[in-house]
Amino acid sequence: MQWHILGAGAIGCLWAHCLIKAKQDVRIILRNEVHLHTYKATSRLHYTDMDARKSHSFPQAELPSDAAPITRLFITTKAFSTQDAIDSIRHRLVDNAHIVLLQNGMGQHEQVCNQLPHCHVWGASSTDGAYLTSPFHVTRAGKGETIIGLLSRYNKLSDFPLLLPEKMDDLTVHLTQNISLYLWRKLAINAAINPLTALLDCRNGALSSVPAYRQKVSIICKEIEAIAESLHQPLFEDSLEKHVFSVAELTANNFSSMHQDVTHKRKTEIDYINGFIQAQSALKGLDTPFNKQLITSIQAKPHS
Ligand SMILES: NC(=O)C1=CN([C@@H]2O[C@H](COP(=O)(O)OP(=O)(O)OC[C@H]3O[C@@H](n4cnc5c(N)ncnc54)[C@H](OP(=O)(O)O)[C@@H]3O)[C@@H](O)[C@H]2O)C=CC1
Ligand SMILES: CC(C)(CO)C(=O)C(=O)O
Repeated sequence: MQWHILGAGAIGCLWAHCLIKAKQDVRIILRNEVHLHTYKATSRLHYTDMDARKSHSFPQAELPSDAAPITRLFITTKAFSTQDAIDSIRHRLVDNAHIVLLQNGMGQHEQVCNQLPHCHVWGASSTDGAYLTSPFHVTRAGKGETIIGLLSRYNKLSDFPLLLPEKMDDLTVHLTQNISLYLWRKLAINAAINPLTALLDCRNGALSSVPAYRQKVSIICKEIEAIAESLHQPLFEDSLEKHVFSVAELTANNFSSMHQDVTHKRKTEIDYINGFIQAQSALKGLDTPFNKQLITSIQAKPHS
């Protein structure tokens, strides 16, 4: 089976490597000639697993402007790059192409479904952890799972199988009929942990261990729960706050992705995390002042 991967960062390289190890034909689509030239110096991905074992794989690399058709595509850019990424390869998508959005945040999914009604658009939510040490050198930081489900409104999961390999070393993947639930759960947890850790300049664990930070978690969780309820969107059977504290404790030593983005003066995914929640609350006429304050404070951070 042939797979294209657009967004050769940490998650894109992780998936490219694991798909190749599962004997799939993988092509990474690189932004421009400069990136292609860098890749072609060795034409290999370097992977370091959780036990510091190193291995390589050799996906082919392409430019967005190439002509070869795309039938199965993973988008692994940050959420805010989705539109540009799709625009760059739109001409190559065949009818009934499968597109998997493997990203945090929400808002981009609906955009892509609306723009590409002739494709099957899938959402994916992952608790894996990976980072790049340099271009095309990916290190595994945490082993979680990835849940994938069809988003395109008019199709049924069974009618259009994605045909992922049954077994992929190092990746745990499940299909679901209700991907919205998992996307919302991840969104809600990220909306609490990410901006708070970035603004308080702390590791995830401090949100649970410092009483003053716990209070802030409670406030944002209550706002998110109110919005989810107004949308009839289930979250967890028990409170969101309990799950946020649990993730904060399980990842206590991590700096969240937004903390890292702010520290390195990179653009954050705030518009697709808390920004998505704010847009939903505006639609429902709800007031979410703390969420708004978090957005404004993160947006005020300098970035390139
Ligand atoms: N890393 C992790 O552990 C996890 C990440 N996620 C989510 O997965 C998504 C990807 O994250 P991550 O891999 O860390 O992000 P990265 O920033 O490492 O990777 C994104 C990649 O996409 C590339 N890119 C962006 N726009 C284009 C374009 N138009 N054409 C070609 N390439 C493009 C970027 O290139 P360039 O550098 O040139 O901009 C970069 O290499 C995010 O939504 C993140 O929140 C979810 C769970 C865990
Ligand atoms: C779950 C959490 C908060 C782990 O750090 C994360 O997904 C992130 O940092 O983006």
